[in-house]
Amino acid sequence: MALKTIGAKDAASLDADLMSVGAFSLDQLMELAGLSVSQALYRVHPPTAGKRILVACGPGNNGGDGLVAARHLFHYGYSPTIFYPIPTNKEIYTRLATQLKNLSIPFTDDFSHAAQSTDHIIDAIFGFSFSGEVRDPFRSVIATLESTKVPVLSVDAPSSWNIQDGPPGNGPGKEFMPQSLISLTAPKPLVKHYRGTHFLGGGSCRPRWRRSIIWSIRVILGMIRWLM
Ligand SMILES: NC(=O)C1=CN([C@@H]2O[C@H](COP(=O)(O)OP(=O)(O)OC[C@H]3O[C@@H](n4cnc5c(N)ncnc54)[C@H](OP(=O)(O)O)[C@@H]3O)[C@@H](O)[C@H]2O)[C@H](O)CC1
Repeated sequence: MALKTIGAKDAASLDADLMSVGAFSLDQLMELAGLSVSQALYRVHPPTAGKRILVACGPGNNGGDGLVAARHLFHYGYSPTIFYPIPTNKEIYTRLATQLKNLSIPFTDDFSHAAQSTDHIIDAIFGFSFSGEVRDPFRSVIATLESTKVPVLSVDAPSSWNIQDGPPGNGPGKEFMPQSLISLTAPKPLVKHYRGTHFLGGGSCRPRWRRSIIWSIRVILGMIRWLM
C-alpha cells in the first residue's frame, strides 16, 4: 500500500505550526508522541513477553519521545532502562530525566552491555532532523542495533536512515531493519524502504489501513489549512 509521506522540512514546519497557530506546547506534543510509542511497544511486546525494555535516547526531541515513553512503560508494569549519552540542558529534557530518576528508573552508559540483557529495545536516537553519517558516540550504538537479535521499535525513523532515501549505502545502519516502526505526525519518505510492523500514531498500518489512509488525509488537509 502506498502511504502519503511528508519530508523532514515539512514535518518540522508542521510541528512549528502546531506550536504557533495550533497553540500546542512542545511538552504536549512530546507527551502524545511518547504515549503513542509506549502503546505501540505494548502492542508488539506485552509485559508477559518480558518486562526489560532498553530505551536509547538521542540528544533531540526524538530522544525526548523516548524519555516520555519510558515513564509510561514503567506505569504499565515494565522495567525500563535508559541509555541517554548526551543529556540535553534544555529544561524540558532535564524535567523528563528527573521524572524518570524520581521513579528510580536506571540509566546506563554501556549500551552494548545493556542490550545483552533486555527483552526489547526502543530506538529513540534520531528522528526527522537526522542528516549525514552517524557521528560518535552513536556509531557503535547503531552497530549494536544492527546486529542484535533483540527486537527493536524505532521512533519516527530507524536511526541512521536518511529521512528521504532510507538505509545508508555504507557504514553503520546499512543492514538495520527494526521489527517495528512508529511514524509520528505522518510517515516520512523512508517508509518505502521499511519492511516490518508499521504504526501510525497509536494504530498499526497493517490491519488498520483504512484508518491510516483517513488519518494521512487529515494530516495533509491540516497542513493545507495551516498554510492558507
Ligand atoms: N508531532 C510529533 O509527533 C512530534 C514529534 N517529535 C519528535 O521530534 C523528532 C524531531 O526532533 P528534532 O529535535 O528536530 O531532531 P532529532 O531528535 O531527530 O535529532 C536532532 C539531534 O540529532 C543530532 N544529529 C543529527 N544528525 C546527526 C548525525 N549524523 N550524527 C549524530 N548526531 C546527529 C543533532 O545534532 P546537531 O549537532 O546536528 O544539532 C541533534 O542533536 C521527530 O522525529 C519526533 O520523534 C517531537 O517530540 C514533537 C512532537
